[in-house]
Amino acid sequence: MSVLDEIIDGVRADLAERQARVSLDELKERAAKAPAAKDGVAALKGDGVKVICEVKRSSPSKGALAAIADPAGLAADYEAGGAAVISVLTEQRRFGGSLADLEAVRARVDIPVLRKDFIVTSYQLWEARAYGADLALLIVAALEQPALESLIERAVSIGLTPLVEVHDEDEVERAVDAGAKVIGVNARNLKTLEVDRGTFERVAPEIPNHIVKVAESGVRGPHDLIAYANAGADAVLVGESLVTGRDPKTAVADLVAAGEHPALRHGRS
Ligand SMILES: O=P(O)(O)OC[C@@H](O)[C@@H](O)c1c[nH]c2ccccc12
Repeated sequence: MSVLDEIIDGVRADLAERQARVSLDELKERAAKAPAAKDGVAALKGDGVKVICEVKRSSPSKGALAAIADPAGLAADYEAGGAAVISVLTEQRRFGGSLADLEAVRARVDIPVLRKDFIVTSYQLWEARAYGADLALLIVAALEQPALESLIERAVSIGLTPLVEVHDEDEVERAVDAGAKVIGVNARNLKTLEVDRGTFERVAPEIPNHIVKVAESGVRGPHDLIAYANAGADAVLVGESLVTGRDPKTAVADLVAAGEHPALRHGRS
């Protein structure tokens, strides 16, 4: 069994518990009261490379990264540093996240918020909206094609922007066929947990121009952002280096400044 399969087994077990406690109707009522969803596509377009900053306590590959007693405070620092979107991991067992983190972050920042989890049912999309998310991650490798298609459709119908994650050319094709408007190329293979920073450069040319391209994982600092930008990234998603560094606000500001450098614009679509 791959790491991804193991994670999803745990996610399904936790999901069954929540579904037994909170009905879909209750979630929908809560979603109806949530602040209107912000436009996730607009937030990731425009001049400069956008920076998506992640609230991440631990990971399957590294274990504990940072305690993050105040996820909303961290998100506020990210926003002050110039983040375009905040990513909040809500998976509990391996990443130490929760819906409470999502809710707390949503209440504090004005920029769009991404629910980062292993979404396998529309119930989780309703949860995302109910707790204030504007975007939701959908991982191609975790979903059969019909499920991917229907989750993208459902996400859009409830106001969420799907960030559709791929690892190779075949998955790009599946994402595009399923109607993705924002595609994230994850340099970390979720089946082996290895990071290959060349993944984006290899896979991005397969992504049609009108689709927003996000480079995910492995950004240690401005030099990695610049490499991704030169390979065509519209945005980068950064977790570990921000939560383990000393000063998240300055670290984000340094990334944003690198991504706004005029020399980068030529190489980008
Ligand atoms: O911590 P990093 O290497 O900066 O990576 C962040 C983000 O890309 C990573 O957390 C991630 C990308 N896709 C995921 C899917 C599920 C969980 C986590 C992820």
